[in-house]
Amino acid sequence: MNKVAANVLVIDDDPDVLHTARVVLKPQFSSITVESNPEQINYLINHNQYDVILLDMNYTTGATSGKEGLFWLKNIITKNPMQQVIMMTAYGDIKLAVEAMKIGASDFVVKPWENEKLQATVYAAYNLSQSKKEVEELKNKNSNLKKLLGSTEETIIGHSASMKNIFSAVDKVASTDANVLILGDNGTGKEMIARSIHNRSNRSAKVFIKVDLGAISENLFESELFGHKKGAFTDAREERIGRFELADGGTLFLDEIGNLSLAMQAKLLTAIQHKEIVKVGNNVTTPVDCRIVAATNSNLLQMVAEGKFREDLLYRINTVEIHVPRLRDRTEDIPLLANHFLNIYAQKYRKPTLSINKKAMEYLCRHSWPGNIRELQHAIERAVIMADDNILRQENFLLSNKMTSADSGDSINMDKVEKSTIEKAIAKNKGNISKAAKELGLGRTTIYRKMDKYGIRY
Ligand SMILES: Nc1ncnc2c1ncn2[C@@H]1O[C@H](COP(=O)(O)OP(=O)(O)OP(=O)(O)O)[C@@H](O)[C@H]1O
Repeated sequence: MNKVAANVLVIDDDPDVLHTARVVLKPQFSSITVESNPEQINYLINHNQYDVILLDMNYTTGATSGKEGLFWLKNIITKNPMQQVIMMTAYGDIKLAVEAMKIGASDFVVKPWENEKLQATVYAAYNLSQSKKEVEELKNKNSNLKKLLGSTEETIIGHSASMKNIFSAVDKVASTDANVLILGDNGTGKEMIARSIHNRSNRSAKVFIKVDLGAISENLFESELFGHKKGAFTDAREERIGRFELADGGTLFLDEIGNLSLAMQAKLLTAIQHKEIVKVGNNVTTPVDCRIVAATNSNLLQMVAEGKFREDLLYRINTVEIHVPRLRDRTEDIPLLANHFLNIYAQKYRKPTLSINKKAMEYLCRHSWPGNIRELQHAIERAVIMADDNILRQENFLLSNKMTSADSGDSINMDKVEKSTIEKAIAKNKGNISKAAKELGLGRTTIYRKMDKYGIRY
């Protein structure tokens, strides 16, 4: 293994231990400092930065309680909570080691150690310190970017009564730490509302982390959400920090929560309930402080009745519920949204004088918008790109579903229309599902779920 540029500090009152540690670690790590007097710890950590500290448990002759080690550990962790400290314990002192891990030690080695084990433990702690540093840097970058971009936060457009209710709910709930469940069809703006709650909350300087639960496979779920230790399973070559830990201090947005299997729901519930996670391959719990905002297009109450969704999880996540209506149920917002997207894309594609004529606007208001606002956004973008002159007319909008809002009451009919719209889009795009999804304003997961629902095979 190549030598890594790491600063390691070893503290032990036994000169033999210090000598051996130096000899064992020197080939692998660029700088090894040894110290026999723990009273020097404060001076050393105030004047140097160590990637890993190896700390003995007892210093006074004859002492075996480990109290001194725990005292110095607390002292180090209080000054720098990110510091990686490995405790050196005598054989049989597992209880003490556990206590040390609770205080914040990253690992422990039993004395007398096996050389390879010592090298591997220091190396793992070094890797962890690097990834924690990266996460901190990313969080700082994110928060700086947010400050820079704060003024350009996407505006939620809408003046319908239902949107006004949503704005008022967002205002009331944002500053609390209550968990929020956002319900609505695909493309109605659930993620936008989740971001708005975060941006208006006391957590706004911290991160907003999104997890698309519909896209996570059963076997990667735990590692994705809670992280894993190096070597926890075959592909776990490095330690990984999960989304819960990444969102610490901020907001965790759990999208498509209705798509979780019962087994995954149980694991998620434990983490939300106890506000702590256990990494895969580890038995130590890590506290996490993140506000949960979840979203789904599924009817969770019905899923509870059918035994497909845990009732206790539903009550954990739905302290406050926000229902986002379909676009066809708030047609008065369509002209506002259409002009909003027209402004954005007219600027982007340098066609500033474009406008939508009256007939075309009426046509847009009659369309059933199965892909909701995302579909409208894409329809406007496409029309702007294809426009030949300054006016967007009805024929500029290639809407594959010609149903008017007057027909939209019948959900069986709606299903038929949706099925045929998806089939047509797939056929038009010669079986390319991604392109069909894009055209309809749907995500890939969503189109596959709908294909499954309507038995569309390609
Ligand atoms: N009220 C709104 N005003 C302006 N833009 C909106 C509004 N609602 C949604 N959008 C835009 O529509 C697109 C889809 O919104 P979003 O991703 O928030 O929907 P969603 O309900 O989370 O979708 P999905 O269920 O497919 O994940 C985004 O580009 C978003 O910016």
